[in-house]
Amino acid sequence: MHRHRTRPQGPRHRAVEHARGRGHPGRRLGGGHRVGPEVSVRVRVPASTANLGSGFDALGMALALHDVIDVRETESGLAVTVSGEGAEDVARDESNLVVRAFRAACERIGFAPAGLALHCANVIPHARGLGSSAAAIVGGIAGAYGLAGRPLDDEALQLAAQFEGHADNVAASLLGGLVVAWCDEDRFGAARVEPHADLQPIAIIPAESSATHVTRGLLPDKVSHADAAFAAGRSALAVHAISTRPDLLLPALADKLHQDYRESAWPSTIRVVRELRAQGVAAAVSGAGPTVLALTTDGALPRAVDVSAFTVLPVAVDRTGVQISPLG
Ligand SMILES: Nc1ncnc2c1ncn2[C@@H]1O[C@H](COP(=O)(O)OP(=O)(O)O)[C@@H](O)[C@H]1O
Ligand SMILES: N[C@@H](CCOP(=O)(O)O)C(=O)O
Repeated sequence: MHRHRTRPQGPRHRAVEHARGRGHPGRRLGGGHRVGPEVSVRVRVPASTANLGSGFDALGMALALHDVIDVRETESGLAVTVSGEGAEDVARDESNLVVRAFRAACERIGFAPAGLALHCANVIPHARGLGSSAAAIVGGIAGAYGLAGRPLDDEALQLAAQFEGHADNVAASLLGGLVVAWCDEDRFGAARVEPHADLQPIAIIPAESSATHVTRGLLPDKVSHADAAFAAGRSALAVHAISTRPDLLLPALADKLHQDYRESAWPSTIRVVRELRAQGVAAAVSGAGPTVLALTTDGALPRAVDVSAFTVLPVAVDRTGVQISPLG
C-alpha cells in the first residue's frame, strides 16, 4: 500500500509531580496560609480525543498538543490575555471558560485570590473534536489548585466533568494516557490505562468547526439492544487494543452509538473515516468531530484516501496529563 509518510510531532515532556495526590512541586501554600499577590503558576494542559470510536462518553486519550495558561494572583480585578487559537473570539471577562472554571474551583476549595491575571497561549484547535473546552476547564481548575498550593484531587475531576457534562475528555486532560470514564448517580469516575508504546495517532483536521453541544443534539434518546451490546464489546476491546493489542484496533474502534447519527454535521469527516477503515486503518471521529482520528502504529495514511482538504497532524500520546509548575 502506498502511504503518506508522517512524522510524530509535539514535544515529549518529562513528568512533573503535580496531580493524583502527589502535590504541587513549587511553593506550598498549605495550612490556610497564603503567599502574597505575586504568586503565579504555569499550567500545561493536553488536548484529548474522546470516544475512540466505540467508547461514546466513556473513553478518552490525551494528545501531546498543549495549551499553556499562566495564572497570577494580583492585587485586584481580572486581566485576561489570549494568544494562538481563539485569540480573536474568546471572551476576556468573567464569561471566559478558563476563568469560570478557575472561579468554580476557588469556591470549591475555599480559596479567594484578591485579583487574577491569566495569559492563555492556546494551541488546541477550537470546536474540532480535540477537547479544547475540556482543556480550558481543566486548565482553569488546575490554575486555582496550583495558586492555592493544593494537589489536584477527585473534586477536580468532579468539577471538570460537571462543567463538560461528561468525563471522557476532562479525565484524559487531567490524567494523561487512556482513560475509562463513568458516571454513577451524580459522581464521575475515571481510571487511567497506559496506552501501548507503538501507537502513532494522526489527527486529520478539517477547516470547518463543529460545536459539541450541537452534535450532541443529533443523538437519539434510545438505541437498540443490539447496538448497545455491540458498543459494550467493542469498547471493552478498545481498552485492550489501545493498551496491549494494537493489531485489534480496527474492530475495536467500530462505533454504532454516535458517528452515523452525527453524519449530517460533517459528511466529509465520515467519508474519510469510512475510506480509511476500508483500507484497514483504525479510524474514528475524534470526540464530537469534525476531526478524524487515525490510530496507527506506523504513522502512515493510505494514499488512496483523499485528505487534501484536511490538515494532517501526527500527534503523540500525552502520558502525563495536566502539569502545574511555579512561575518565576
Ligand atoms: N482556551 C479556551 N479559552 C476559552 N474558551 C475556550 C477555550 N477552548 C475552548 N473554549 C470554548 O469552547 C468552545 C469549543 O468547545 P467544544 O464545542 O466542546 O469543542 P472542542 O471539541 O474543541 O472541545 C470554543 O468555541 C470556546 O467557546
Ligand atoms: N463524548 C463526547 C466527547 C466530546 O468531545 P469534544 O472534544 O468534541 O468536545 C461527545 O461525543 O459528545
